[in-house]
Amino acid sequence: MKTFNEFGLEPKVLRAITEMGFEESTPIQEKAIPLALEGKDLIGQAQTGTGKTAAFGVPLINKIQVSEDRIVALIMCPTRELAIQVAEEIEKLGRFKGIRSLPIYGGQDIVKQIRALKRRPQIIIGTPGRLLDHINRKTIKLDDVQTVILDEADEMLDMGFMDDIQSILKLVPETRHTMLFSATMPPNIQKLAQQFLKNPEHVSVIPKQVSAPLIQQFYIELQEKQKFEVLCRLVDMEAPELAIIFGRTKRRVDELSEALQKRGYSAEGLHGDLSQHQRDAVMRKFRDGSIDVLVATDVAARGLDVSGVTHVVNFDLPQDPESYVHRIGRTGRAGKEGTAWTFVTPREMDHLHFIERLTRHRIARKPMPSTAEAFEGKQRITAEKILDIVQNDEANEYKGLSIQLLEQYDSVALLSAALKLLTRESKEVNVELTPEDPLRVKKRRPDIRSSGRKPNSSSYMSKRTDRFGGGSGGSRPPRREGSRDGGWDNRGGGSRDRGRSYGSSSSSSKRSDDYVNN
Ligand SMILES: Nc1ncnc2c1ncn2[C@@H]1O[C@H](COP(=O)(O)OP(=O)(O)OP(=O)(O)O)[C@@H](O)[C@H]1O
Ligand SMILES: [Mg+2]
Repeated sequence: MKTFNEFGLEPKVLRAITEMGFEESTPIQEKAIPLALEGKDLIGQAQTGTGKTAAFGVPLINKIQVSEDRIVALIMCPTRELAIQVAEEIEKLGRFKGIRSLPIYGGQDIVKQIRALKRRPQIIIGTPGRLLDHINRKTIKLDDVQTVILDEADEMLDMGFMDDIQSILKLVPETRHTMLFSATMPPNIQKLAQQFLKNPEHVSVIPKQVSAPLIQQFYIELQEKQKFEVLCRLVDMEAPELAIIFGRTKRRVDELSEALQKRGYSAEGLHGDLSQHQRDAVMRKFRDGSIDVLVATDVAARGLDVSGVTHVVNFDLPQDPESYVHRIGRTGRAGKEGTAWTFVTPREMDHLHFIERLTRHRIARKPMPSTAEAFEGKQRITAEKILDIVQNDEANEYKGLSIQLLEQYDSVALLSAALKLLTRESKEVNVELTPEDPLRVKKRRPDIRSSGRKPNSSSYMSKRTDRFGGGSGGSRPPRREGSRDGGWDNRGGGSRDRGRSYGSSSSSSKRSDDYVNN
């Protein structure tokens, strides 16, 4: 891998990169940075957690003149949390150069944002809804924008932001430099690319498997009503440093986070119905480790980078393979390992196999953890904590009493009592969650784009004309209109698909759930 010195960057930008602790560039950075520095339009695809933010951030910061007092660059992101995070990384990269950037997203006081805009930021990082709001109020002008970046472009399309993005881009001069980035690139992205990019270069570093390689992937087959108990055992057994648990709906997330709290876990929920203040507070607590478990809807599936996330659990199966790839990609980032567990009810097994085929990765089956394994896991944590104290010699003031006790009692009995006291006892609180309908593959057609595709297209994660839906009734999850066309690839097994069709049709877009007031 190249070091950052080899890109011909300004010293102040290099210094920022060094301060951030980056030594070598990642594969996507190595490919994308030189092209972006030349001003080429790009479609950049690389696995989750491999540094796509800096792949566009570094050339952007390098290019902008500090003397500039207009908005010259615009980065669009699908969620508020991601806009905040990307803004932080851009801020770090531009620190020594003195570049001014500003996140603009829904839920934050608009008057405050208007005040911040008066400080003349050169880069705006925003979610489409709030950006349009500012554009309409004339508090943001895009006439001087030279660079546009769409992070998680495919998700923004999926959420129904196409019109908003179109309206925004119409206001940006045509001579602009445009780049799209995501770990997944379904075929409908091509339409967006054709419309908004000029002879884009496809920069893809996706090897055979789309999901990040450092993530161990498992699934557990269970009944819906067993999920919560199995989750508690799993968390006890695995003892994650930090974990993200994905639920299908907002109600699910609320119930699950409450249930975990009742059982004594330090968990909180994140979804689009919380106030921005609450969302910020939850993310802050998760990032600083004051809670260990974040329970979330897909609002946390894309782009979020929290170091220390060792585990992802799909408490409910995700709607589609892209969502699976992004959810599990919250762990196994920046060269670290991670583990992803997916709960699957028997009726959802087809859906799981579908995800396996499209991500070209076999997810290993695991039995449900036993109570004994859960108990062992909890003891192990206690023992590790004790050994840490021993190794760091941090318990000197307790030694006198220890010696006295050891003269009178058996050492094993004493240590066992100490372990018992320190081990988090499971609170036997009864917990009931509203069951979710199983997720089923609704309709499958043969792979209509399995032939005549460009040779490199196999590296793009894409879908057949599939619709995913749940059963009927109840409060159903938002659904994506499965009107994407195109295929996975010739080897993707499209023709082997069973042509069953299930369920009823529904076409509410994801936006109806988590992304209003974006
Ligand atoms: N060259 C590098 N060396 C070391 N760490 C890096 C490097 N580039 C980026 N990182 C770190 O890797 C982590 C993941 O980066 P980033 O969030 O940009 O990934 P991503 O590819 O955008 O993932 P996702 O698809 O989930 O959005 C971040 O913590 C980032 O600071
Ligand atoms: Mg990213």
